[in-house]
Amino acid sequence: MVSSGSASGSSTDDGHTPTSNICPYNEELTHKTILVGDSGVAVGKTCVLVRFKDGAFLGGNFIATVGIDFRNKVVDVDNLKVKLQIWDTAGQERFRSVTHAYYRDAQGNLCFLYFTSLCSLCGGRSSAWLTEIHEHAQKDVVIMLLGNKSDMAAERVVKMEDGEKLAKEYGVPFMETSAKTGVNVDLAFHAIAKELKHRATQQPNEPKFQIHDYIESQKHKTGCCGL
Ligand SMILES: Nc1nc2c(ncn2[C@@H]2O[C@H](COP(=O)(O)OP(=O)(O)OP(=O)(O)O)[C@@H](O)[C@H]2O)c(=O)[nH]1
Repeated sequence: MVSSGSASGSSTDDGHTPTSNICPYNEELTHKTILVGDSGVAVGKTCVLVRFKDGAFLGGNFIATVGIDFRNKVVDVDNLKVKLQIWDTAGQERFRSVTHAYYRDAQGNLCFLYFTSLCSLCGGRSSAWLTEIHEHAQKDVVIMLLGNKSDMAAERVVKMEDGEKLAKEYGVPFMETSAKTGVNVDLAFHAIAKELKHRATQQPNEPKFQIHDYIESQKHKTGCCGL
């Protein structure tokens, strides 16, 4: 069992964490999280966001995102409300200068890898995105690498281990998701929200929230197989 990252022991009657020796969490805070990844191969950024926000899958005709768009969602973390403002960027190269401007304000970043096409890894596309995040985002941005479309097992050409290896190289967590089935979509955003909430309340002598461990423990709990 992995620690929730909270410095608290027990909860009060109203379910909130006692705040005597920890920084109280300000539920008015909005945490910006940005989704990035290729367009040509359509990694599914918009669909993952819609699945998380509305619990639905946008199948059918693919309409590429133009510029940038955002949606808000409040996530329950340790009985606290954590507000995420999630920016969905256009993957197309021609919008790159617009989307770069948004990297700076983002505290969370979900980078999408496409694993039904070798172009993600062999062409170095995913590495390029991760490098770009490091160049344009805040130094301490929470980054996660996602391999979406895990339901498309028959078309898969990039192995899960390849995604894990790439994530390890960059020191970021990796997860396979599916906007179609919903697998791991909530977990990805919850892990980001939990990390951001923990950072906002963390005391200097308190152990850091271990996002990798949290994800692994939750994946096993839900019996995740990526399909
Ligand atoms: N099978 C399957 N199809 C998906 C999944 N996620 C997205 N798609 C499909 O992939 C296509 C592209 O999805 P989008 O979410 O629009 O892709 P995007 O990354 O936002 O693309 P840009 O806006 O151009 O950057 C659509 O036809 C979706 O229906 C998934 O998890 N499984």
